[in-house]
Amino acid sequence: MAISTALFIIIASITGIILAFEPISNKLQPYSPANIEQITVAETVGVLSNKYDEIITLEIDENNFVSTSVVTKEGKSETFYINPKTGEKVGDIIEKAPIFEFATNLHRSLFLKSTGRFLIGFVSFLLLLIAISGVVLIAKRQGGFLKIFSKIVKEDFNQYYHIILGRYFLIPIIIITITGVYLSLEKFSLLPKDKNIHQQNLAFNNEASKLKTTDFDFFQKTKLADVTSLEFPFSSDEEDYFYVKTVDNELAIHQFNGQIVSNKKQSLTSLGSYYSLILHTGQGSILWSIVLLLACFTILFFIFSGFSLTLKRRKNTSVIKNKFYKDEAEFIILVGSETGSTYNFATVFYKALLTSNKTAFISDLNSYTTYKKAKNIIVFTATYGDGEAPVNATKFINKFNQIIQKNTIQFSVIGFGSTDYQAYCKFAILVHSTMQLHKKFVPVLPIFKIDNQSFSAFENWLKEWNSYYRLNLHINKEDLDKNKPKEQIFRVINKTELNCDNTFLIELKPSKKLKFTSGDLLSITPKNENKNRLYSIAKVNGNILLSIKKHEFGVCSNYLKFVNKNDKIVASIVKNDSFHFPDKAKEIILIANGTGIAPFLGMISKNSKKKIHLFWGGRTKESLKIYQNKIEHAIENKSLTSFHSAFSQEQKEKFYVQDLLTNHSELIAKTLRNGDEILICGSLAMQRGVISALNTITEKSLKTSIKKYQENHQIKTDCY
Ligand SMILES: Cc1cc2nc3c(=O)[nH]c(=O)nc-3n(C[C@H](O)[C@H](O)[C@H](O)COP(=O)(O)O)c2cc1C
Repeated sequence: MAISTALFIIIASITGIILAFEPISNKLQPYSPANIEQITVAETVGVLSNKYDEIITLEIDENNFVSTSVVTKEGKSETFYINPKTGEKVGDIIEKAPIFEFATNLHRSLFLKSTGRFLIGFVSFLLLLIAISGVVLIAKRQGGFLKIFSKIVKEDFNQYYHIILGRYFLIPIIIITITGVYLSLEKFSLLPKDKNIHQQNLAFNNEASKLKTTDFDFFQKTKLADVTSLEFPFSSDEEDYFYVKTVDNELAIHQFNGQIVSNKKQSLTSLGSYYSLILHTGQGSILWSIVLLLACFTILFFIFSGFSLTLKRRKNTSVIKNKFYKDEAEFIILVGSETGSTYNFATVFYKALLTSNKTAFISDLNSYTTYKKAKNIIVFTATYGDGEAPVNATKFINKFNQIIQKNTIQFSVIGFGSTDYQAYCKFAILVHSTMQLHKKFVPVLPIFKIDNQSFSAFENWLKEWNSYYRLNLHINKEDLDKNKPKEQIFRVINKTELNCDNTFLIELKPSKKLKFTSGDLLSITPKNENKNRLYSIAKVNGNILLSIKKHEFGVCSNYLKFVNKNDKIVASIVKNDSFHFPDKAKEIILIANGTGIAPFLGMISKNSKKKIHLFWGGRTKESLKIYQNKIEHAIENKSLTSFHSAFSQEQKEKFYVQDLLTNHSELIAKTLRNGDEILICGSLAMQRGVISALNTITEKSLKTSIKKYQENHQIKTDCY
């Protein structure tokens, strides 16, 4: 439906663009030499009667061009534009250019006569519905109709301009579509019939004396601008009248005494037709024609951006296609996942439910909504940052507290996290306690935490869950592995010596073409181990650059320390869309400590247009040594605008990267105020310090908490 409607709308818009030039080119013709606001009908009738043998009609079109049909003194019938002041011919009637003829036909009926007219009319109606639903969506997104014009966060080009243009072109598009529908209804004679008839003028006096046409009271008082046409009497029979048409009236004028004999009000239907035609075609107004032209371009952009947004959303969220609608399912699975592994667990669980003939529905936590038939909700969620929600779960708690469910719902929460973090499964705990506090939600199992994606822990949870529900869902480890990111082979092409603080750089070349970018993660599972370790990737010249800190008992870092040049290692790329280099921002602040600098080295290396400021914290000046070359090179070729470092152990007092920020509060405030972005990568302790320093700056300089910018996705973190 969307695609076929789009095709028709594309045709209508492109032909609309062409047709918008018709009234413009007409209006630019020099056929309006006098001001018809100041000329009376009597004046023009006077000059015409002197010049021509017989006058049949006088017409004034939307361009204010006056034309007449006459019989000349030589006895020829002619129709042409005149100068209404002198009666002189100023040009021939404009003929429709073939391109406009063609475009009009295509626009109106696709060359398919009635069928085409019907299709176009129907599509116009659909477009009207789309426009209206679009406004409702903007209002919903902005938090109410009154906020439609409040600031929009620019996350995505298509989305941003879809909304911006939507605001400005909504009214023209609604006008175009309503008038389009009206004109179609008219063609199919579906509008109410014109029942108005001529009403006798009670003041008409048949005895009044004969006057010259130019002395008629009505003609002397009426300006040409107020008339659309004047028909002259057919014969000298007294019963034949002058017929004067204005936009909303038709008058019969006695041909001898000039009195109004009768008049007929135009019906609402014909007034509607008149204004629909003018508004739909732009006739008579260059300005409105330009608005229509831009509206047609906007519609084309809406189609393009709408489709690409849909495709993008599908790619991002529907890891799996649901078999049932949200309102049909008894079991609802809600997922909070950033790099996808939690989604894997949830997906195999979802499939197992379907296999047991249960109706189930799976979606991310941010899409939480009403579920008409739901009896059970199972939340699978990871924890990120410093005990925070993963990207697709940030809105859940708010939504949960606002949305009212019809049924009482049983729920269980399974948290995915890592005991390497202080805030182990903290977000899952928050979700569980929030749900528990709700009257309509009943916990069926205590919260269950899973460390480092342990499959055996998951099996234990499933056992408990099965026994509560008296079900026998079964899940194989192989099912889970099927969905894991594919393992690839990488060759070590470079490795630096161990730096003073046990850090080193390693460069890997993928064995085949791979899609990845700086900020994605490389998941490495050393041989004979089952616990993986994630490293932030810098993409430099198509290769992967990692910055590694060797921990005394770190399995993975020691494994990497001992690989040699040309060795092969097996690893997989994990997409990390929420930590990519911003497309839109013009100025970007990067903040890192220690090995957290890695993804930034990649981002800087491919930058040519944006201003980038890098803040980095390490222990000593020596710590910087392995990155120094790259940073100097970047400053030289201007891919990096400024570099600021803090060394914690070079002086008596500890000095960290967050302490550097205070000296640059103006730059930071400006960046956030302009809608630009800050990216933070490194240790969680550093993240805490940096966020608190940023908060001090925003509260002081921007009078708001840092939260606002975090919610706007202007601050992105990847800390561990
Ligand atoms: C940058 C980063 C920060 C993390 N922070 C936490 C945390 O604060 N608490 C926790 O329990 N787990 C934390 N984890 C571990 C993840 O929650 C865990 O690996 C989870 O299984 C990932 O699931 P996902 O692939 O679905 O996103 C963190 C992982 C990363 C990469």
